[in-house]
Amino acid sequence: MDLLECRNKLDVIDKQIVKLFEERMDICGKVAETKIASGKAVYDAEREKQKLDAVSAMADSEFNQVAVRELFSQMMSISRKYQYSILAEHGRAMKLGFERLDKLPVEGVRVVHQGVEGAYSHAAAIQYFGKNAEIYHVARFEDAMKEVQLGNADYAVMPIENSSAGAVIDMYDLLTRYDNYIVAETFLPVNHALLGVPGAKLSDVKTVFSHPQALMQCSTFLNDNGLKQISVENTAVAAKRVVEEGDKSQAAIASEIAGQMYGLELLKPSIQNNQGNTTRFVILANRKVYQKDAGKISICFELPHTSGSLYNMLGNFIFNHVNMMMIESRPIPGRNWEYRFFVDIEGNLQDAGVKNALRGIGAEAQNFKILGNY
Ligand SMILES: C=C(O[C@@H]1C=C(C(=O)O)C=C[C@H]1O)C(=O)O
Repeated sequence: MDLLECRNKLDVIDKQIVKLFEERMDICGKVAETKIASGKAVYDAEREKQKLDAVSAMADSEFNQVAVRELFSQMMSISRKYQYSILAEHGRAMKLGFERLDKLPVEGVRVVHQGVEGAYSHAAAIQYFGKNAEIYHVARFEDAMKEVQLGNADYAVMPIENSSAGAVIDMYDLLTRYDNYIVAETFLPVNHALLGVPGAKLSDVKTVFSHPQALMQCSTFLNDNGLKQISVENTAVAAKRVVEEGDKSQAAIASEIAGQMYGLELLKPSIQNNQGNTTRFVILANRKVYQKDAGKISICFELPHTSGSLYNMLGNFIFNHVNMMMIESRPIPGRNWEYRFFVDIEGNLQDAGVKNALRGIGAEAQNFKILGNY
C-alpha cells in the first residue's frame, strides 16, 4: 500500500469513527436526561473504571491496550462535559453561593495587614483603600486571616505573588484553611533599598536583615557583595532591628519609606534583581461576594495520584473555552507526594462556560474551593 492508498483507507475509517462518536454522544445526552430525572451524579467513577478495563482488554497489543484506555478516558471526560452543559440548560447549574455586588464597600472599613507600619503590605493597603481607611497590623499572616474571619476587620491585604520570587506559599495554605475569599487584588511596585544606621557606609556592612522574599529578590546584590543574610518576619522589623542595635556592620533591606520612618540611612536604592519587581496583593473578606465586572477567578482542588488526573481536570477549561492564567501546586500536609492545585482563570461567575467548567471540576476533584472572583 502506498501513502495515498493508506490515507484513503484512514479517511473511510475516520468517517465511521466520527459517526460512532456522534451516536455515542447522543446516548450520553439521553443519560444526562435520566440523571436530571433521578438526581444521580454525572460522574460515576466505578462505571468508568469498569469501562476502561473492559475496552482495553478488547485490544490485542500491549501498546493498543494502553492507547484504548487513554482514548476512552478522554471520550468519557468529553461525555461528562457535555452532560454538565445539558444539566445547566435545564436550570441545574451548580449553586456557587456567591453574591454579586455592584461595587465592593470601601467607605469606613477596617483593614488589617501583617507586619508593622511601613511594611509593603501597609503600602498596598493604602494603595487600595486610601490613606483615610482605618488600617491596623498584626504579627502573622494567620493572625490577619483570623481577624477577617472573626469580623474584627472587614478586609485583609495579603501578598500572594511576586514577579521575580514567585508565590508567597504560606498564603496558599492559609486560603484553604480559612473561610475567607479573595474580593480584589492590587499590584504594588516593590523597590528594595539597603538601609544602614546613620553614618554607616556600604563598605561597613557585613550582615543584612530582611524578609526571606526580599532577600531572595536581592540575591544578586547580596551575593556580589558577599553579605551574610538573616531572615526576619518582615522588612519593617528588619529596619527596626538595625536601628535598635545601632551597629554599622548591620543593614536592612526594606522600602525607602520604611528607612525614613525608622531614621535609617539610604546606603543603596533599588537593589532588587529585577527592576520591574512587583508584588500582587489580594484583598480578603469573610463573605462570598464578587463585583459584577470581576474578570478573574481563583480556585483550588486536590487530585488523586493517578496518571492523567490533572490533564483531565484541565480539560474542563478547554471544552468550555476558559482561559487559564496561572497554576501552582502545593504539597498536601500529611500526604506525601500528593498535591493541591491552585488555578486562576479568566472570567466571571456569571459566565455559562465558567459555571460549566467549575461544575465539572467541583464534581470530579476533591476538596474543591472557589477562592474568589475579582
Ligand atoms: C455516560 C455516563 O456518564 C459518565 C460518562 C461515562 C461514559 O461516557 O461512558 C461513564 C460514566 C459516567 O461517569 C454514564 O453514567 O453511563
